[in-house]
Amino acid sequence: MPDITVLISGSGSNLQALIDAEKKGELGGTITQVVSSSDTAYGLTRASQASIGTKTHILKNYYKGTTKEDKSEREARREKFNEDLAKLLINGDIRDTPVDGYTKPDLVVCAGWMLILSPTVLTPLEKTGITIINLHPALPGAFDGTHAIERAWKAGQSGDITTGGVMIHKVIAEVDRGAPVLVKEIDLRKDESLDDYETRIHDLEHVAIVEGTNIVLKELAK
Ligand SMILES: Nc1nc2c(c(=O)[nH]1)N[C@@H](CNc1ccc(C(=O)N[C@@H](CCC(=O)O)C(=O)O)cc1)CN2
Ligand SMILES: O=CNCC(=O)N[C@@H]1O[C@H](COP(=O)(O)O)[C@@H](O)[C@H]1O
Repeated sequence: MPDITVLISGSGSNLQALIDAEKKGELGGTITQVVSSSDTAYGLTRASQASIGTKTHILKNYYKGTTKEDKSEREARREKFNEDLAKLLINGDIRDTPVDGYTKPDLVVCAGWMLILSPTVLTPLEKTGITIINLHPALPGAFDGTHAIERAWKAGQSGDITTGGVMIHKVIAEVDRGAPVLVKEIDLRKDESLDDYETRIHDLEHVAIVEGTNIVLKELAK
C-alpha cells in the first residue's frame, strides 16, 4: 500500500476523515506520518490517537531573533524552513541523509496546511517522485488563497455567484492553481448564515479529501 504523509496546521477534521477511511479499509494507502506547522494543532492529537507518528515544523522557530522589519532576513529564514521541510518529508528529518528505517511517502496531502510551499520544497519532492495534493474549499480559479469559504459565502450573499464547492488539486508553485483532481459543487443559498454554509462545505470536504486522495493513489498505482 502506498504511504501517505498528511500536512496540517489546525483542527485536522480532514485528517480525521482520512484516518476514519483508512480504518474502514476505504483508503488506498497508509497514513504513516502527520507533519504540522503548529505545535498546538488539534490534528496532532487526532494523529496520536490513531497511533500515527507526528512531527512539527514551525516557521516562527526559524524567525527567532528577527523582527517583522527584517524582511530579507525573514525571507532567508523562510527558505531554510522550506529546504528543511523537503528534507523532513524525503529523509524523515531535517538532515541530508535518510533516517534509518524511514520510508518516504508516495503521496503528501495538504489538509489545512496554511503555508505557501516554495519551489525549494516542491522541486525536491518532484525529483524524488513524491506527489503532493491540496484540499481547497472553493472551486478551481475562484477564491485562491486563505479565507476562501467566507469569500465564496459573501459572493453568494451578494448574488455574484450561485455555486460554491471544494476541490482537490495537484500542488504547484502557483497557489491553488494546480490541476484539479476532484471538484465537488454545492448551491450557494441566499440568506444562509456563514456558519451553515461552512458546515456544508466541511461535510463536503470530508468526502472529497478521501475520494480525491483515492483518485490520485489509483493514478500512482498505474
Ligand atoms: N505552492 C503552493 N503551496 C500551497 C498550495 C498551493 O497550491 N501551492 N496550497 C496551499 C493551501 N492554500 C493556501 C493558500 C495561501 C496560503 C497563504 O497565503 N499563506 C500565508 C500565511 C497565511 C496565514 O498564516 O494565515 C503564507 O505566508 O504562506 C496558505 C495556504 C498550501 N500551500
Ligand atoms: O487551499 C487553500 N487554503 C487552504 C485552506 O484554507 N484549507 C482549509 O483549511 C481547513 C482545514 O480544516 P481541518 O482539516 O484542519 O479541520 C479546511 O476547511 C480546508 O479547506
